Amino acid sequence: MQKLAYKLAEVISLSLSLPAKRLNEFFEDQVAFGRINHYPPCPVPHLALGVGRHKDAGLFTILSQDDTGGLEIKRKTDGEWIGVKPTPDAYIVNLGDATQVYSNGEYESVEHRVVLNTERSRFSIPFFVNPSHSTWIQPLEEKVNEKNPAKYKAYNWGMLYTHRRKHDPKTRDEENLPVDHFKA
Ligand SMILES: O=C(O)CCC(=O)C(=O)O
Ligand SMILES: [Fe+2]
Repeated sequence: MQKLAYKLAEVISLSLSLPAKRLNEFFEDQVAFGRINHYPPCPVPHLALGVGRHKDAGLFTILSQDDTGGLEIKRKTDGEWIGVKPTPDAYIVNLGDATQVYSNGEYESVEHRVVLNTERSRFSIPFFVNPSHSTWIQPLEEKVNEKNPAKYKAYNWGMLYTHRRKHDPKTRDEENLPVDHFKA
């Protein structure tokens, strides 16, 4: 998983016209971690969400899900929630806020949520690729110039992370979309 994370970071860097290893320095001593989510069936799925709408805060998340389905992403053009169809033997990669900030808004983190199923339970395993705790996250100098000034102020990952850990992910809502708090 670690190897895949470094590979993906390289691909993201290259796609931003940056040197392949440009993003690696930010998560060299990172505390990437995996989690196993279990969503039991719910008789009234329109009254509850498995995970409320949120964006992942780190660089990106490599997500494995079973064939139940339920993950939805918000389409930017019209604000519609779109189901992500489970594809066997494939990972989903969600970009997080840190990549949005490093790229100075060239990439945007994806807003997502999980809806529940009436009959089937669901398992998912996200692997969060997060920056090192001491890292300050700010637009990369290559992405900032006179015409395109920094869109975000620098913030410390460790401080943000500790703050976010105090919030129950199930209650994440608009106030908890952290990158908006750091707009320049
Ligand atoms: O279960 C999923 O598909 C997504 C879970 C998620 O968004 C998260 O844990 O941050
Ligand atoms: Fe998430």
